[in-house]
Amino acid sequence: CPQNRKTFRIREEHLKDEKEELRRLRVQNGPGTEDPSVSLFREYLRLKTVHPEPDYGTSETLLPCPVCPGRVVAIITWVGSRPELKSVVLNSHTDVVPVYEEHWKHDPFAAVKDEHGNIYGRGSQDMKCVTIQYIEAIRRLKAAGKRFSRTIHLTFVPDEEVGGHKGMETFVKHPEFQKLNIGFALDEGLANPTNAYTVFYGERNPWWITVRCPGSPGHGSRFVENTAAEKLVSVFRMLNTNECFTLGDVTTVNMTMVKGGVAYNVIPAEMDVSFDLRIPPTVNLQEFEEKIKAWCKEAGEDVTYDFAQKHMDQNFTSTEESDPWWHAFSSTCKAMNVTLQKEIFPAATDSRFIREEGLPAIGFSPMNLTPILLHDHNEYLNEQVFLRGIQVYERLVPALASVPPLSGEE
Ligand code: MET
Ligand SMILES: [Zn+2]
Ligand SMILES: [Zn+2]
Repeated sequence: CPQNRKTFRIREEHLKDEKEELRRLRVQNGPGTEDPSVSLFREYLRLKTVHPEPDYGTSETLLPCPVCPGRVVAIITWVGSRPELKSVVLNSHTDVVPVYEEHWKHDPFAAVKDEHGNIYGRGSQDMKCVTIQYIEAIRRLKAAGKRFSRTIHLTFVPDEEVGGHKGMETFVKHPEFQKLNIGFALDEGLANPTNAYTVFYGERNPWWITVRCPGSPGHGSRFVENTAAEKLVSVFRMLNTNECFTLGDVTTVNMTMVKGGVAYNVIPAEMDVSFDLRIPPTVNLQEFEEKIKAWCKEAGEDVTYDFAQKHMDQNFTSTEESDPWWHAFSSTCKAMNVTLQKEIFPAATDSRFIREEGLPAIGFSPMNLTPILLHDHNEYLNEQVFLRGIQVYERLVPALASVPPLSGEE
């Protein structure tokens, strides 16, 4: 339709701008040898911290805080000149999601850089880029002899991608977390295809549910009533009301796993179906669970459900100009001519555990001019965008670590 053609044209023009901007950055930074920050980023992409068996081995060389057997949260601290003030945390997770290698243009763990400077790798957007950008920004600030009043902690957390149970969820309850004396945290966000950067001040609540549908078994050739499969279909119909609005504003439901069955000709005694639900902060969670309960009951008296993930906290972080942390963040971006788009994160990050502790957290991955490719095939980040992100942190970190003492801090 004409409307679509118009959108498409805008997108084409937009891509042209994007390419020009990247060309401009390349010219500005000049050709020649690779920036050592980029080399470090590529080295990190080659570490296979990929599920289901992430190799976290190397991170133990940092300062480890044992969270769960086989899992560590590494912390690096830059003590401020007024260490009694609340600290700034730069958080990143060290794990990445699996790949379908056959769909990738390049080996997803080789960190191949193409002729445009695009660096391909699992984690190039989510979120190994951010980890290295934090480190490089801090390294440059230290090398320049800078020091700030507030302490800065870099935290490197495992297992975000599998729900954070052996990562941030446990860590926030650990005495070591309390000792960090956190005032404000930065964590991951998403790429933005335009020249703007997106910031996230809240998240949808992730609920991972498995519905168990028992049913009458029997020979596959017969008319059997009350089967597991018909209950499964009934639950699916009621739950799967996928709506098409901006992701942060609506509940999405996706059926992600189905289990059951042993042979073509045996009607199974049980079938399990799993759903990934993402619920916006505006939804009444108690009422929503009542609905799920009712749908299951309607599908069959013996249909039950379990949660593998059930986040209930609906707090978000202030983005009022009167908030000292947000003011430091947003005024720095303004001074750098960086446009910000404020949104609710459509998926989930470790920020939800930090916010649940009553602490402010902003999701931000400085990747503009970049398509959103997290968890996708051929995830990449352009090296110029990556380098620009370091510069953004070189300004943001000093601003946040210099926020004047808040009431109650002196
Ligand atoms: C719900 S646990 C978080 C895992 C991942 N970041 C996701 O949003 O799917
Ligand atoms: Zn992530
Ligand atoms: Zn992810």
